[in-house]
Amino acid sequence: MRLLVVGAGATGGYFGGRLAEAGKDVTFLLRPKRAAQVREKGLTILATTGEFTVKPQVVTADALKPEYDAILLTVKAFALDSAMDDMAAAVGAGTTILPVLNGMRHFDTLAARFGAEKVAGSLCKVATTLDAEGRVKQLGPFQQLIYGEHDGSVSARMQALDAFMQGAFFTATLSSNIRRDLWEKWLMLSTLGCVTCLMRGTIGEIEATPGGVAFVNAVYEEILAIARASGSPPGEAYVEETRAMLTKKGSASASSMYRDLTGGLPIEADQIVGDLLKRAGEAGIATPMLAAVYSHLRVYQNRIEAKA
Ligand SMILES: NC(=O)C1=CN([C@@H]2O[C@H](COP(=O)(O)OP(=O)(O)OC[C@H]3O[C@@H](n4cnc5c(N)ncnc54)[C@H](OP(=O)(O)O)[C@@H]3O)[C@@H](O)[C@H]2O)C=CC1
Ligand SMILES: CC(C)(CO)C(=O)C(=O)O
Repeated sequence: MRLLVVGAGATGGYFGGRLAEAGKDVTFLLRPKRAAQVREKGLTILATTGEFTVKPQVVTADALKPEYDAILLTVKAFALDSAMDDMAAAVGAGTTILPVLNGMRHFDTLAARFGAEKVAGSLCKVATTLDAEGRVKQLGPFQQLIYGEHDGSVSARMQALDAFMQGAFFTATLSSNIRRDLWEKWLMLSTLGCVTCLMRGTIGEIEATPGGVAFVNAVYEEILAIARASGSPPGEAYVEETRAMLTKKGSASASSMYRDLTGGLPIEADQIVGDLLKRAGEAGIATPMLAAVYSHLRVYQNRIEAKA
């Protein structure tokens, strides 16, 4: 199996780097500046378990051929359109696309461009960021890639992919209910992103304020209602574990959107929060807290876009 990883940022660099470390046939599709950096210095991962550098295969869009069985797509939502253009030449008749973007809107965008049968369900759980030298810094020990067919079947291509993913230094999970997994992750991630971005603090800092727990719960209940109306509702045990995680005393948890926002970078406000509001509107679910958070995030994002 040959895997193309699109992007060597926080997520692509981490999972692609771990696969390269394990000796898998991985190639990174990179834009020219990042390609030159990785070709010259390699890709360094500052993992919680220690530092390592790999010298992976790198390709740029102009040299791309349809010779990959799978594509791990790891760009931000606002780079999706240009990434689809750049990776199009790599998509052959038997290629499976696995996007790890947060939210779920990208599945429709990818299916419209490449065909629904090419796009599998997938998500990642990791806390990583890029430092000023282009190294991938891991901020917490969890590291998981989950993938599966949208209809829940365990297909031959998913079994082959699963065999390829095993043996690298992260948990690789073939799911027979990826739609539920995606909604569970979106529920957790969006609540985490909403509350930490609005309050400019970690879960522990919010919990320590008067009304902090009630605020988190109010946001969580709105998003939970949307997830429950999705047709792939989150499991009840997951719902309660996540509620406890989101209100845990002293917790340093925050989301990648919070790190981007506090770092002055663009955020995926539309993909992570705006799309939830759209779905709430279609399902007739009232979401006043979520609407306030979205407005707040858009003010920030509009300023970033005006400067660009
Ligand atoms: N970071 C995290 O902890 C987590 C992030 N996520 C989600 O994963 C997704 C990716 O996030 P993350 O990895 O953090 O983002 P990053 O910004 O760190 O990485 C994205 C990378 O994509 C590259 N890129 C953009 N367009 C192209 C292109 N056309 N061809 C090749 N490379 C391209 C950029 O490279 P360059 O600009 O240098 O060319 C950039 O390094 C997001 O949806 C995020 O919400 C999910 C779980 C955890
Ligand atoms: C769920 C979480 C918090 C870690 O994977 C995440 O997806 C993010 O920070 O973007």
